[in-house]
Amino acid sequence: MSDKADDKAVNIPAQSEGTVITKGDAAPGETLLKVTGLQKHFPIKKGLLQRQVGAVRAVDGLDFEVKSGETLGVVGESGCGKSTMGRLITRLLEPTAGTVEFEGTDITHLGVGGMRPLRRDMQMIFQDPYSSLNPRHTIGTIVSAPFRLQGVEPEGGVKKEVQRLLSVVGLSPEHYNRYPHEFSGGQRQRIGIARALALSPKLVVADEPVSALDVSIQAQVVNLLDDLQRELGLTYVIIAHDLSVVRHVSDRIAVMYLGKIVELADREQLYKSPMHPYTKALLSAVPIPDPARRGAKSERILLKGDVPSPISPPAGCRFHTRCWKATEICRTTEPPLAELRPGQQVACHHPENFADQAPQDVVLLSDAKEAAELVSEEALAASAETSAAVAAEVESGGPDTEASKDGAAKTAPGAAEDGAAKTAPEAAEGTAEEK
Ligand SMILES: Nc1ncnc2c1ncn2[C@@H]1O[C@H](COP(=O)(O)OP(=O)(O)OP(=O)(O)O)[C@@H](O)[C@H]1O
Repeated sequence: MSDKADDKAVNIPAQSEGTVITKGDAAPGETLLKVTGLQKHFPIKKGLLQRQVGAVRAVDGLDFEVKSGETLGVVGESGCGKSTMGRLITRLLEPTAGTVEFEGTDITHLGVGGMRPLRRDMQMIFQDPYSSLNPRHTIGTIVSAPFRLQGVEPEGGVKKEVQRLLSVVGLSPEHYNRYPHEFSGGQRQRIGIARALALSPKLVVADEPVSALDVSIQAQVVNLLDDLQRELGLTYVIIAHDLSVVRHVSDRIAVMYLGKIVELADREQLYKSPMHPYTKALLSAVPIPDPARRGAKSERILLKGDVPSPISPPAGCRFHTRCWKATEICRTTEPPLAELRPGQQVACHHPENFADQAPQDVVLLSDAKEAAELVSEEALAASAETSAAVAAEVESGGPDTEASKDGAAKTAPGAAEDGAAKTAPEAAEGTAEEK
């Protein structure tokens, strides 16, 4: 890896009126981001008068902190609100309720002008490297966009800095004048990462950064993120539905279900001793990367039924309709997210690997008996193979990434036609959708 971010001097123009100065840099281990009671309800409107008839409760009361220098992994099934959470904390969306504090400053309701200086400090990497890069712009234009938008003139000039960033992410500086369609998915994601790093952000929110990539490339990109964090002292929130990827890069993991965090724990504790039945079910589907242990008997839990609609989530514990441990109290009373063990918060009346929080309530709901089934190793073996390959590569530091540096770009037919693609900085500069 080449130069470190600290090595570069960036001339930042004087702050304009109306900008917000944060209270200061968070030292490693100090709270960088604090989220309290965060909600996002998307209104559902109907009729000529567009009257609101309901709401999609995409994010429904989140409380968590991200410490400087750590990686928080956020996992959960599709539709549980992970992306919405990512967009709320980077203020691409306006929250319905709750607060977001960045370095001790309340940024919950800052407008575009107020957020502009903070855009340097928080960046997003998007899931789909095919649609998040404008096909009509050269790589140089794409990666230099943050400098233009922020009016920042790096020492030595923009072009030199962009070329440096390209080499930091394992691409050739000669790629400067090429177009996105000349690159493979993994290389495009590297371009997206270079753009996100341009202004030396403190917080990077990566929304499923590898799920659109070929399995063989996923480990390279995950390892790149990991290396960059160590070299540049970045703080990450990494969103994924695949626990096998998050496992290797996260310090702590938040498990989301239907707009809420059901468990938030240090990585080791979560994997060794999950407390929420939903976490246990998610983990049971994660393949074991070590071939020697792959044959070992383990409990595989297959959840039945779909995730309920976030328009009318179940009362009580939201997971009770799919939980094999659900009793009456789960149907009626929402369990609070409580720190039952140091470093492990869980919202459950009947946690796994811990004392029952409602021992008087022993009668299972009738649906609970049908909620999940144990499945054989063989049944999951096929899907396990692919994820295991990624996990193993991530664990071992990944294959030689030089191949991706040689500029032997694959073409992705059709990508160039995607004229509607919006670049991330453009998106980041856009107004929150309700403002
Ligand atoms: N702009 C919007 N308007 C209305 N509903 C929305 C909007 N954006 C997201 N939703 C809904 O909010 C819920 C959460 O969506 P979100 O994309 O945050 O989930 P997710 O966990 O990231 O899922 P995925 O992994 O599929 O992206 C979903 O039911 C989704 O349909």
